[in-house]
Amino acid sequence: MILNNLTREQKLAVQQDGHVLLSACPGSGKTRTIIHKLAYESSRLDDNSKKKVVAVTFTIRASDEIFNRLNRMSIDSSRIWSGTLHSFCLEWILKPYSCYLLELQNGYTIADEAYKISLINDLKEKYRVNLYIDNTRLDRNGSFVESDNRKKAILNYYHQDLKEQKLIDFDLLLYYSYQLLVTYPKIGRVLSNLFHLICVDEYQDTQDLSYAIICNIINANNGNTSLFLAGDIDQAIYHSLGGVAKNKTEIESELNGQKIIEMSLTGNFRSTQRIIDYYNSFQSNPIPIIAQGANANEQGVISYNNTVNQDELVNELVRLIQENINNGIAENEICVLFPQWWLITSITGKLKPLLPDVNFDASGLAPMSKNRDNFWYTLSHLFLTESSPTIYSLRYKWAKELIDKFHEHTGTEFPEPYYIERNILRLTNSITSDKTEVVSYLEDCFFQFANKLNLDSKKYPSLGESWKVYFKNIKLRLNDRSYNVPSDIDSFKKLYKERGGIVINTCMGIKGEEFETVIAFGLLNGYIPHSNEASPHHASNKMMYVISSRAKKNLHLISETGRMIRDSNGVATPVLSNKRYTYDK
Ligand SMILES: Nc1ncnc2c1ncn2[C@@H]1O[C@H](COP(=O)(O)OP(=O)(O)OP(=O)(O)O)[C@@H](O)[C@H]1O
Repeated sequence: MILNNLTREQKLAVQQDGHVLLSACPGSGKTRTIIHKLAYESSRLDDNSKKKVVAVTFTIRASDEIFNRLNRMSIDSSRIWSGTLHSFCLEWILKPYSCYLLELQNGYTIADEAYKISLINDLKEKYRVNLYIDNTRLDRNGSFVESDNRKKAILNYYHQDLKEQKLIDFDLLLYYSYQLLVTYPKIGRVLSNLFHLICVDEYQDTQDLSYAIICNIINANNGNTSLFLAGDIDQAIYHSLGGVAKNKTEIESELNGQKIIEMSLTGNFRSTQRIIDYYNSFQSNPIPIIAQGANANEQGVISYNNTVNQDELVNELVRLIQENINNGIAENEICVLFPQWWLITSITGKLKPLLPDVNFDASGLAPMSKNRDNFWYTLSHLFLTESSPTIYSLRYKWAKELIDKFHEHTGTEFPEPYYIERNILRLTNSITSDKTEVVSYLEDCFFQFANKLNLDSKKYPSLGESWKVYFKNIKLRLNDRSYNVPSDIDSFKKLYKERGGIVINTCMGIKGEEFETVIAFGLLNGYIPHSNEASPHHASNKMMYVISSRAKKNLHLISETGRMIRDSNGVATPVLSNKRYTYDK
């Protein structure tokens, strides 16, 4: 039953025992195979064991999507854990074992990306350093990967500041997790006994430390846990941010010589042949890909605009969106992409009044601290989304996370009857507030929730602390002009709405997803490739490959004029301006 609707190759990959390295082109069904593998392996778990299967995804959106798809397949997801590698490390390594590390023994809080950027900017200002610093990654020895000494000096101050405030960023989170695994091999053995299978989607963008962490667990019991890596080397767009697509030999070496079976999938079930032929030339080794989906022979539209001025860009986006909607494309099948995150919220803000009847989904950029560890952050999801059958699994998962977090924070359980997910959902669904601003709305809902459950901050001081951190972060972002987010609750809820509108995101943020229509702007040298890329030509090809291969039918590319990039007038991405293609008008 679970294997119905899979091709022969996909079935073989799902049923293959041992470690598997599944590489295949875009749209060939890698994610679909992973989802079926999770369902298949979890259905084979012994009812009496506590074993789980794990999916490590690149984005939180991708992990949520796995639950949505399992829900649609009516699969019991209670034995499936899915999340990013950072959430994996936090939940399974740091939380249970941080007391073993001197650096974390006195407690720690996670500093998210926004906090990291603001702290580094403050330090740059303080020490009068005008350099672009974003690489805070650490290697397996805990040294900065960054080689520029001037940048390293600022990074040292940055770490000092984090230490004084008992904060750790995402890179330290990975490093400390690895340290714990190496210093206390028992942790790896416990985890390996717990996890029957670890699947990693988009493995080509995994950083070295992540391979080290995952393989340490796999090696702990000599392959008791199976590893399933799925990805596509041509879609490796994280190189400048530390991603490495290791090959079979390198992975086997990480696995202490255990064998990994290479498998592949053929064909593309997503796009028209025309779209595939368009992006084929961006492959490192252009092998033909055959369209096998229902839309294989459709014409669709492939357009390229390199004349629109950035002052007119919003109007051009509105025109394209309207044209697609008029042609019958559903809102949630349209995606607007920009290579960098900073312009997205302001573009969304400008598009909304011009398209008042259209819904937007900018949930990937919601102005909340992406701190999944925070109890109130998880609770806010329940108050910012509406109960509906299509996201029941996801809301159930949040309710479960909430119950677990309460236990971690307080060492006790919620009072009866709220130790059951369903009752938490019933309670949160019944709580309403007439406040119109997001901060007061959430405060009101949280107070009602806390009253109902008798959550007294004197009794549970750590809940009080995380309340303060949560609201401090929201206020920080609401006041930050670069986010440009509305603070009224209706607009805010829209940001969190289940995928019900046009998706506006970055190229990284929608990895692995697909849309009938993709509209990508900002295709300019300096963004694609980014100015710090070591091999700009390859990096641009890969990014264009990823962007174009998200489209099922229509692809609108834009290199707007008049945008200043690092003090000079932006020009179109060379791999695009040099490409010979007869675009539609
Ligand atoms: N056997 C199949 N029958 C019908 N549709 C399929 C089949 N396999 C995959 N698809 C569909 O093709 C589309 C692409 O699949 P999926 O997202 O799993 O590909 P992918 O290889 O992960 O792509 P990417 O590398 O671009 O992320 C999805 O809509 C999926 O449901």
